[in-house]
Parts: sequence; C-alpha cells; structure tokens
Amino acid sequence: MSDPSSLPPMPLLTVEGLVKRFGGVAAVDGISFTLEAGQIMGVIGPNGAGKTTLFDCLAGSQLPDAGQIRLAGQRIERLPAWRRTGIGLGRTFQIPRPFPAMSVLENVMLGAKDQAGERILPNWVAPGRVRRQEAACRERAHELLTFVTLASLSHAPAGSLSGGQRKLLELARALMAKPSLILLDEPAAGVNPALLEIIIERLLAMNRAGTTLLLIEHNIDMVARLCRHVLVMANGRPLAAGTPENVTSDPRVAEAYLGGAVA
Ligand SMILES: Nc1ncnc2c1ncn2[C@@H]1O[C@H](COP(=O)(O)OP(=O)(O)OP(=O)(O)O)[C@@H](O)[C@H]1O
Repeated sequence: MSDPSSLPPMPLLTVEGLVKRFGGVAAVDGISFTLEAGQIMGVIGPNGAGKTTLFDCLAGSQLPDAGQIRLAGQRIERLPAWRRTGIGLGRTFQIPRPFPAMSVLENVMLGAKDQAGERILPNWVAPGRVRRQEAACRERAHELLTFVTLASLSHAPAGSLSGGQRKLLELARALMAKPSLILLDEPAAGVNPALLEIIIERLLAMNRAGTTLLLIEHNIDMVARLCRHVLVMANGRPLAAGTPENVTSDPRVAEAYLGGAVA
C-alpha cells in the first residue's frame, strides 16, 4: 500500500471545463483551474469577462451548463448554495447589503450556520442549549468584529456604516460560518485608501490563519499585493494565468483591457 503522506496534496478547489450560458451569451466558456489550500488567487479581466458569473457558479447562485466543481474532493456543482456554505464555502458580495435596521453585531451573527434556535422544536425542548449556543454565537461575532476593527460599532445600525466598513462587516459575517474558502467579489471597490489598507491587512491575516481566498478585483495593485496566482478572463474564456507580474506584462491582457481583439 502506498503511504498517503507521499501523495501530492489534494487541491481545495478544482474547476474543470465550467460553462454557463445566458441565451446566446457564453458568460463562462470553458474555465478550468485549481486552488491549493492556503493560496490567495485573483481573478481579473475586463467588464463582462464572466468573473461574477464564475463566482455565481462556484457559490451556487447559478447552476453551470457544463463542467465540474470540486471542493475538498467533493463534487458541488449541483448542490444548492446553503449546502456549499455547510461544507466550507463562504462568499462576500461586491455591493454588501446588510440588514440596515439591525445592529452590526446582529448582522454578523446571521452568518452563523446550524443554529438550533432557528428551528421551532429545539426552542421548546432544549431552551438551555439554544441559549448557550446563541451566547457562543454572540461571543464569536464580537471576536470577529474586533478582528475586522469594527468592535466599537457593534451596536450601531448596519445602515449607518460607510461602504468600506460594510466590506469589513461582510468579512466578519462570512467568517462566522468558519469557511475553508472565501470568494471575495471586489473587496476593494468603493473603499477609501485608509480602509483599503485595513482590508488588505485583514485578508492577509485571515489567510495566515488558514482561510483560502479567491478574489475578483479590478485594483491591480491590490491583486499584486495579495495574490501569487492570477487567472485572467476575457469573453468568458481563460486568457492568461500566472503571477501578477507575468499576466500584467502579457500583451494579450493589455489588449483585452483596451477592448481589442482577444486571441
Ligand atoms: N443573469 C444574466 N442574464 C443574462 N446575461 C447575463 C447575466 N449575468 C451575466 N450576463 C452576461 O454575461 C457576461 C458576463 O457577465 P459578468 O457579470 O459575469 O462579467 P464580469 O466579468 O463580472 O463583469 P464586471 O467586471 O463588469 O462585473 C456579460 O455579457 C453579461 O451581460
């Protein structure tokens, strides 16, 4: 028998031949890549390249027309979004939409999974367990708000946060479910430079703590600071892949951003 420790590590995420069409438009048209546990990978490309549709297929808000997605070896491309969250996939959105009247803390608590108090029966038969679970959830939400530098705003209504603070709230909410992989859709969009530094630093800290990150980002400086691997998409197809330096010096990438013909 072969020694399992001698086998190459299994990628955390494997995408093979992914296709998603909307009528005649192939928004994602044959995308394949692997993401090792512990990596930070960037997905870049001009507007309409298919980046968000790729994330929608990964997260389960769109079902692909073809292709396979494996998370830690498990096929997930047909699973509903909530099942994917349950097995370690988190997501943040380009435009965060917290519940504005709820507090920042309550919004973070909504990111927890498998809360007994959300079901009717445990509230009747095991109220003590429900209370303990809620207290633990509240404590973890506090810790995560401290982590994302929003602890002083815990009790403020989420609607009072700035755009950048909402991005930080999104990170804390996503972390509540203890994901192994987080898909980040433009974490820098609309964020002022001071908060951007905090977001970059917190993303690196999350990654050091073991969370794998896949991010869509138009801010190339941010991509270069965070990622060692970048996938460039154009017209739904893979255009280039490699280090930030390699892909940004690739003339085909410059051409795609300028709206020229794509090879
Ligand atoms: N729900 C949809 N119905 C029809 N067409 C869609 C839908 N979603 C995306 N598309 C089309 O698919 C293509 C890819 O769009 P997508 O939003 O994935 O690109 P993107 O790279 O994320 O763009 P951006 O950087 O502007 O956010 C575009 O042509 C878009 O118009």
